[in-house]
Amino acid sequence: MKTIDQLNFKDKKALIRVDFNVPLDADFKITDDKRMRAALPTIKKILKDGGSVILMSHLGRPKDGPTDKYSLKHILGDLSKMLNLDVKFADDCIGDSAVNQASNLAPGEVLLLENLRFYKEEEKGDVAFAEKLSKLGDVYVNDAFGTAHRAHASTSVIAQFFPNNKYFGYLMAGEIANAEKILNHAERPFTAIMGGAKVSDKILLIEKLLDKVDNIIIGGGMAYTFAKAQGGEIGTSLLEADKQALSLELIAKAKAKGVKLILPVDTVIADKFANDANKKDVDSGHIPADWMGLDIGPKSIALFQEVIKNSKTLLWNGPMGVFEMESFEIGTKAIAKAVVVATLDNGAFSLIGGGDSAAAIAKFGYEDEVSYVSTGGGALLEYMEGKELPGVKAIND
Ligand SMILES: Nc1ncnc2c1ncn2[C@@H]1O[C@H](COP(=O)(O)OP(=O)(O)O)[C@@H](O)[C@H]1O
Ligand SMILES: O=C(OP(=O)(O)O)[C@H](O)COP(=O)(O)O
Repeated sequence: MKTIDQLNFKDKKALIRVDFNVPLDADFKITDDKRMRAALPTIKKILKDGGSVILMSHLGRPKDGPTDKYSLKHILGDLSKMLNLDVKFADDCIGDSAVNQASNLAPGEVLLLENLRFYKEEEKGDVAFAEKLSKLGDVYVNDAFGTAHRAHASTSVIAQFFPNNKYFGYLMAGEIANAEKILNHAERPFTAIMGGAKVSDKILLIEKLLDKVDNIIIGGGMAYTFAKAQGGEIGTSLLEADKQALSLELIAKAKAKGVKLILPVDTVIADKFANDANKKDVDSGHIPADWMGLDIGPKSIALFQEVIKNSKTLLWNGPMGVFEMESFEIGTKAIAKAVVVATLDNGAFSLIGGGDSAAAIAKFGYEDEVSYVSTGGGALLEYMEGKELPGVKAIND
């Protein structure tokens, strides 16, 4: 793998694609800076070598050109603090002023470019736009794992302008190594824990995992489609009616492959979608009309904990319930804790993937007690599904 370790960046200008697509609150304060922190080792190595750094990223999904709300200037202060230096800012990512600022950059200096998606050419993968970006640096580094599943100008098309000068940053290399470890070198028993809102987002991954895992635990909103398909009553819980047949197929496939597919046996129900709802525990498939399942119940927690405790490899993607509400975080928190215990006490390798699962782990303060928390949501899912990510391919080719 071509990583930045293979080059001394002295007097070089490194053009780094990072994923600084971080969540901001109404006052433009960053609510989770994990993706920024994760890119620091790459930036620091290049500066330490005596190089300079030009950072390019997108933020959000702006549709109408430059928009204050989506300006990367909002993260400049935090980035400067993290690097302990004054990061310069270019209010455009191409054009004369960006070119001048980049060419005047001295070794040890960092320049952050304005949001790439202020140009529609970025998402279109426009070659001329990619070429303009490429003029800003001598070496191209891709460290934007969270965006590696996009074939955009800055993530993949640009690489053709650096045929002999393109490298993976440390974050990319680490993400790929951990995903590979799970996919190809998993110690057994290997348990996947799947949750989140929709079956449809995870079908391909579940199918792929059936060839790899010993156990697959299914919780969260997607479990109700399975319960309904098996003839249960699910009230007003999340349902993907058109995925019921597929749920039964997945159950049958798991059985045929000798994989234990474990569904919740009980569920916490609520009379409305709110933290202050009335709630009670019922067995799966016995939800009264007008009630909805918002978390796994205590019997499911115990059942899942037992499987997790005995696992040597754990992949967790998707919360067990609506963990954003305190009343319905108990299942997700208990499963997170079980993953931590397996990691620390049983020496299991645990990888947490997906934006909401990572947010849940951070919310409970367990980030440093699992083996690896991926910065990728969609990118990790696609990697695990076996797809070649455009951002990875562009460097490997
Ligand atoms: N029983 C449920 N009913 C409604 N929403 C749920 C339920 N369980 C989990 N969710 C929601 O699913 C969302 C996360 O799903 P998803 O995006 O698939 O996860 P990830 O980002 O980790 O892949 C969370 O916002 C959570 O509140
Ligand atoms: O946040 C991201 O992906 P994610 O929501 O899958 O974690 C990436 O920055 C990619 O953003 P995009 O989904 O707007 O292309």
